[in-house]
Amino acid sequence: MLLSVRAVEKSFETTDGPQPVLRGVSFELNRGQTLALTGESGSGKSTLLHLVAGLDIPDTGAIEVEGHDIAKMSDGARAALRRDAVGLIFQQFNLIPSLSVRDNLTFHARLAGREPGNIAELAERLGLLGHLDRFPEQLSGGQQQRVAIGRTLIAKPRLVLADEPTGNLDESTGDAMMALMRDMVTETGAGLLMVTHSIRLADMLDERLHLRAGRVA
Ligand SMILES: Nc1ncnc2c1ncn2[C@@H]1O[C@H](COP(=O)(O)OP(=O)(O)OP(=O)(O)O)[C@@H](O)[C@H]1O
Repeated sequence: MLLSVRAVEKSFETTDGPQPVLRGVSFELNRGQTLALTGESGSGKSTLLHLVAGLDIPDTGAIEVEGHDIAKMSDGARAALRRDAVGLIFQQFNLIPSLSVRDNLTFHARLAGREPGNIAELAERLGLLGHLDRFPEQLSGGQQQRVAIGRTLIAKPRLVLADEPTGNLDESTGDAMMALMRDMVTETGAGLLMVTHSIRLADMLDERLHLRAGRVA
């Protein structure tokens, strides 16, 4: 089992007291499987993704990545797992401004201990072949998003966590990036958990998990 989420609950403190955001969420994700996380705004999708990424811990319940309960790991071990096994594509692209597109890609591969491989081929699939020597600030939002996707895929993570990864792209470019992510998952046997508001994109993935007010609907 790649990812196991069991009976996860999470509340946030507010001025009106604790506000429950996740109220007992359970699901599993296998290698090579793609899962769309859907639900209306505020239903807890990003919160759940952050917990799975180990950026925060649940109040109760357990999240296991490759059999490791991430709440029970030391900070160092959790960071190592994130670096080696997990790829994040979040809405803030977090590209390194002082590095070119090429160097952003290769840096991320090396950070995960992987060889970058054929950068030109990846850039072509990302539609960024002519942009490898540019810096992030010289790219459009959609181009930066594609670098962020490429940077994650080049590190060959075993679990890809993506929050609206095609939100800044037009429909056809978004579909091409979805196909790229799905191919990569198929080729490497990784798993993909992707938050999306788009039913059309959700339908491109194997399974769907719909959240309603913090519960699986
Ligand atoms: N750090 C926090 N402190 C307090 N409340 C929070 C925090 N993070 C999220 N929330 C609240 O938790 C609820 C769920 O937020 P979350 O971002 O998980 O929803 P979402 O389903 O991803 O929404 P969207 O589709 O709009 O991105 C919201 O009511 C939000 O205000």
